[in-house]
Amino acid sequence: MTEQIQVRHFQAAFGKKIILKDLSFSLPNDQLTVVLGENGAGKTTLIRAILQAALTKKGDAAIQVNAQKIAYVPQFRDLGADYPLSIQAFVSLGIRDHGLPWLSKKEKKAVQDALQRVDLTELADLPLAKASGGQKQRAYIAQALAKQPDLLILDEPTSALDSQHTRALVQQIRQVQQDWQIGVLWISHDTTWVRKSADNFLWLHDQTASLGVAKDLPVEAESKHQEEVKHVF
Ligand SMILES: Nc1ncnc2c1ncn2[C@@H]1O[C@H](COP(=O)(O)OP(=O)(O)OP(=O)(O)O)[C@@H](O)[C@H]1O
Repeated sequence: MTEQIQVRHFQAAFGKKIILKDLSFSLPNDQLTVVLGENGAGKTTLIRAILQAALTKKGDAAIQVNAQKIAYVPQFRDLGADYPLSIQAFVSLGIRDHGLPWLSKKEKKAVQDALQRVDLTELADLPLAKASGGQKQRAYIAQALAKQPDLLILDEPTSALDSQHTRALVQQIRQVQQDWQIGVLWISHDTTWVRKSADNFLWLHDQTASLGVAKDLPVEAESKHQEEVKHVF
């Protein structure tokens, strides 16, 4: 186990508004860490800074990322009813980065493996535009998995899913993470599965971050979302 992400005295502000102050933590390269925090706590701001540091190599000097291949799945977006590609072709786009219009045998296998890992093999030929919200979300994740990353960053991948599909996705991602021994950073508002299925939590609150073992997630860090829903109804 080595450190994959190191953050030392990181600070983020928009104008005079300080979002995160003097953040320091490190994350290993083979564990699943859930990033928690209320709306506006700075989760996306932190992930963006980590991605910038990793991809441009000129990001914030306070952040070091030690990963060869990073895959990032942003919050759910609908590509629209006119999107022309099948799920399989869309997933293939994730790795067609060598400029050639075809895939090698190895790349084809990576695409099939990615589809199978999120249970989309039978829907491979379905136009992405015709897929349900949950199927689209899994296609986005399959596209990221096809890259076979050593760091996978997911921004609220379960926001469009009911609890049964959330549980299934958690299991699928956990399986990939353990099979490949990769680092996963998972932003989530749903904390119901964290104690059982994650390694660590990174809880952003009061401009700072608390890192801990997932099974010891403090009650205060649990999502208030379900309570809010109860109040509404
Ligand atoms: N470009 C920007 N300019 C000014 N303020 C910003 C900008 N981006 C984010 N903020 C502010 O920074 C704070 C943190 O935003 P961020 O999106 O990182 O929070 P979050 O924890 O991801 O929230 P959510 O759970 O709602 O997605 C918020 O108060 C937000 O309004």
